Amino acid sequence: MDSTVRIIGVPMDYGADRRGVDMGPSAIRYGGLGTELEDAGVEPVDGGDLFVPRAEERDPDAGSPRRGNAKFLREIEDVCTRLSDRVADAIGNGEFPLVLGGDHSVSIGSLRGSSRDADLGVIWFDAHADLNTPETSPSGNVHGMPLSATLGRGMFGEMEWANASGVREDAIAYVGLRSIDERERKRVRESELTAFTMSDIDERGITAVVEDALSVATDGTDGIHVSLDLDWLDPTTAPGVGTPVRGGVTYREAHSALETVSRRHDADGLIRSMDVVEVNPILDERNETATVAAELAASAFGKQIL
Ligand SMILES: NC(=[NH2+])NCCC[C@H](N)C(=O)O
Ligand SMILES: [Mn+2]
Ligand SMILES: [Mn+2]
Repeated sequence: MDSTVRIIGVPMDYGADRRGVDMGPSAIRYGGLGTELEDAGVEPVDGGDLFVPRAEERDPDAGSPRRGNAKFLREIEDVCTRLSDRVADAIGNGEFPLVLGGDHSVSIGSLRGSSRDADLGVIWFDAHADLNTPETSPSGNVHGMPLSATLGRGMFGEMEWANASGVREDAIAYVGLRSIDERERKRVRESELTAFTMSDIDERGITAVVEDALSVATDGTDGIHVSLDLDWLDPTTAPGVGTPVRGGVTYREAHSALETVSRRHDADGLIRSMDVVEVNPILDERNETATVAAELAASAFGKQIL
């Protein structure tokens, strides 16, 4: 793949309960992202990190009045609005934005930016559905809500900054779900989202599942966004995440999945943007999770064994 990948770090932890995920971008870079991407044959350009005020530096009176059960929405709005501009600019310059989280609420900005001038399909590699709203969330953590924000569900219907009109519900495919809240389950079932759970992967194998997910996300769209939440992997392989759930994909399945995406990209040029989120180096063991994150990004952009 002959192209420029623009790295955009977003050291944000407002959407998660666990401090430390704001150090994800540094940990992933330290885990070898630049050389991994060079090995994949792409040219990485590191645009540095977006400015994210530290939680301690915030003016406690400056935050929005709490909307439903959603914490730090004003702060997340500020960061995601700037992120969506950066993502749209990179695409406008013919680059592939690779967003390093940060917690999964950064995807609100990635998706809005990437779909600004395009119909966008989405592949969501995650243990979680991330389809809560401020009304349904059991935790109040916005990292459990990015897809509802994108689709303008519930209270997000009045928050234009969060919505991405170029993302249709039926162009989103989950891969690897295994932890869904009660009210989310109903929403997933009633929606037009396609959900491949871990059971589907057990039964059919990772390659067949990812191929089906790609068909969903490419049908009638101009390209896809790949969102990789590191808790998608089994915690034995990726322990450095805030919301680990056992029974996730193995190291090999994960690579195989992203290699499958990359093969389709080589054939049809389908990837527009990607984010790699939820790496928390405080909870990690010897930076393993960040290293896997860097390797998987390289697989998505074409790194092969031979
Ligand atoms: N991106 C994530 N790690 N999301 C975890 C969400 C956990 C739970 N469903 C919640 O809404 O609080
Ligand atoms: Mn998750
Ligand atoms: Mn997630």
